[in-house]
Amino acid sequence: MPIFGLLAFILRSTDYESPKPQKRKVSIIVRELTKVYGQQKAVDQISFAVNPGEIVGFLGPNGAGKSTTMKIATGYLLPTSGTVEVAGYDVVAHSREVRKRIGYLPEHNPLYLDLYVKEFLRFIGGLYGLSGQTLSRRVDEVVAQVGLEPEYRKKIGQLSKGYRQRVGLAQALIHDPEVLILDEPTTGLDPNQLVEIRSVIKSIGAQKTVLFSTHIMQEVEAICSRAIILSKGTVVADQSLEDLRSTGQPLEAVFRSLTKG
Ligand SMILES: Nc1ncnc2c1ncn2[C@@H]1O[C@H](COP(=O)(O)OP(=O)(O)OP(=O)(O)O)[C@@H](O)[C@H]1O
Repeated sequence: MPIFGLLAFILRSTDYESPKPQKRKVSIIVRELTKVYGQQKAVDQISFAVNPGEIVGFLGPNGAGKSTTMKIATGYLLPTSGTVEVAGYDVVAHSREVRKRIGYLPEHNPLYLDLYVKEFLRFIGGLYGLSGQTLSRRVDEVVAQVGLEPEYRKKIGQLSKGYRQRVGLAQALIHDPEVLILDEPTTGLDPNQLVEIRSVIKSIGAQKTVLFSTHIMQEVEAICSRAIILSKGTVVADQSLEDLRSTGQPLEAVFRSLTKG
């Protein structure tokens, strides 16, 4: 997703009707969601829910429909049919309310490489309506939260991949959303960065609901309470890690048997 896609996600402000006050709610509810691109059905009638405080791993082979689902859940793409609610608000009808409550790290983590880290975070915070001392405080808080202190004086283009991912996480957190959607946040990281980013995600998950996609099974075992596995646009498993482990098979074997063919 290019940077303007991320900016469009933040700026999109269509609310088709006045949102009603919501009761305490499930963080994400996907109901019979379908997305068709031309002739291609990328997501086929999927349903699942994520509860407050869960860290859920979203798994599936390449092309299974993970990114498409995440883009719809963040309001970046429209569904062909079905609905998604985030924090009690429909993502199409009440996108402004959803945008306040959701943080999104897209798959290719679009960033302005010429901006300094804090400059970029101030810019993104400004798009969310933060200003003055609140903005400065939030920038300092997210820089600390994702472990960016050693590198925050650099331009983003000068950062390693792992630190760029931290900037991506920081921009997703800047407005203190209750739900985070992270699309392959650890892809391409070296083993040390990988462990560090995982621990950042785990600590974020202590306060927020997190849905994140990955191809790394150890990652799911290390940080998730539950896994949802997609294959060819459908949900083939939605189980707690405890239940998946109780099969007695390694998670990789379970994944292969559910998604092959
Ligand atoms: N903009 C698009 N136009 C046409 N087809 C698309 C588009 N985006 C995705 N697709 C197709 O939809 C299907 C699901 O893609 P998606 O990116 O959601 O899968 P994914 O599970 O995230 O895959 P990966 O693990 O490789 O990132 C794929 O067959 C893909 O080629």
